[in-house]
Amino acid sequence: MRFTKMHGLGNDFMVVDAISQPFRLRPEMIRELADRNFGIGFDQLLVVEPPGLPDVDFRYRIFNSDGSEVEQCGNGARCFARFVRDQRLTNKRVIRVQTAKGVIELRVGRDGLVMVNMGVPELNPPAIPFAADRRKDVYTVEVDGQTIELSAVSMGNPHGVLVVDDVDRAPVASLGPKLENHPRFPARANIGFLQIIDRTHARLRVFERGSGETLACGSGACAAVVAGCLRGLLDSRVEVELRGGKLIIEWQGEGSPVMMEGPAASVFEGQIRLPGDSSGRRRKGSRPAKPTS
Ligand SMILES: N[C@@H](CCC[C@H](N)C(=O)O)C(=O)O
Repeated sequence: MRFTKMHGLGNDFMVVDAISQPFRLRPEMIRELADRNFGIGFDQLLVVEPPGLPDVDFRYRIFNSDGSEVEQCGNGARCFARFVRDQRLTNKRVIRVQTAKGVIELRVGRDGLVMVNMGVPELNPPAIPFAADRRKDVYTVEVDGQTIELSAVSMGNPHGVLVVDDVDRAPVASLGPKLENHPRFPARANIGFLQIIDRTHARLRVFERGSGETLACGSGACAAVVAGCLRGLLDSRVEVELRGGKLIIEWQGEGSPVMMEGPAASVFEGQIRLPGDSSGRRRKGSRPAKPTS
């Protein structure tokens, strides 16, 4: 199986063209491939498929490094756009792609930056999903006897956003997994720690559902700007600084889509032999899915 290793601000991906080659991976295989010591290593696997709807160019599927399939990935969307053009699967600059949550539109600029229309954020608790009796801009959640304030937003995928004084000192590693798996988020959630610098600048770290802390999370940056706007802390256009670099996020308010602009990079191309691959020379019982180039 041929693949491309890509990243969007250090949030890294294995990207597979499943249009010109067969693709079938079980969750345990994805976990092995995602392993940074024994596999290729990535935060998410992106699989490019033919579209299943009219007026759409492609379908793409997203899998976290724990093997779970998810609905949305902002950095992945930008890498997907670059991938389909680099692989000559399309020469369009405006690409419509179907994800597990709906259709999104991407625009590849001449400067190489990709602008993604990430859709209208969902704030209705059951649709996020988040357990609450009514919609609020800030909820309180109990964790180990501590009361945490957070906003809950779906960008197609669920996010909890906490406002902190300093992202460098935020309890991302300790609180992140507890909130990711909190019973109020029945489908788990990505947890963002947002520091407001001023009304147009913010810093963000995200503990991602199914992948742990990543260097950047595009949908997390969108959710954080939505949360910051709803709380009256941010303007409609914000530069969000993540550990891996910066994104520009724009949101004109309720009912409008969130626009995200940022880079996408290819790192290398490779090929792996999978178990059951007839060209494989793997010994029975040896570890599967090793890179061959
Ligand atoms: N890194 C992504 C988000 C990937 C999916 C996420 N971990 C989830 O489970 O929803 C991004 O850039 O948005």
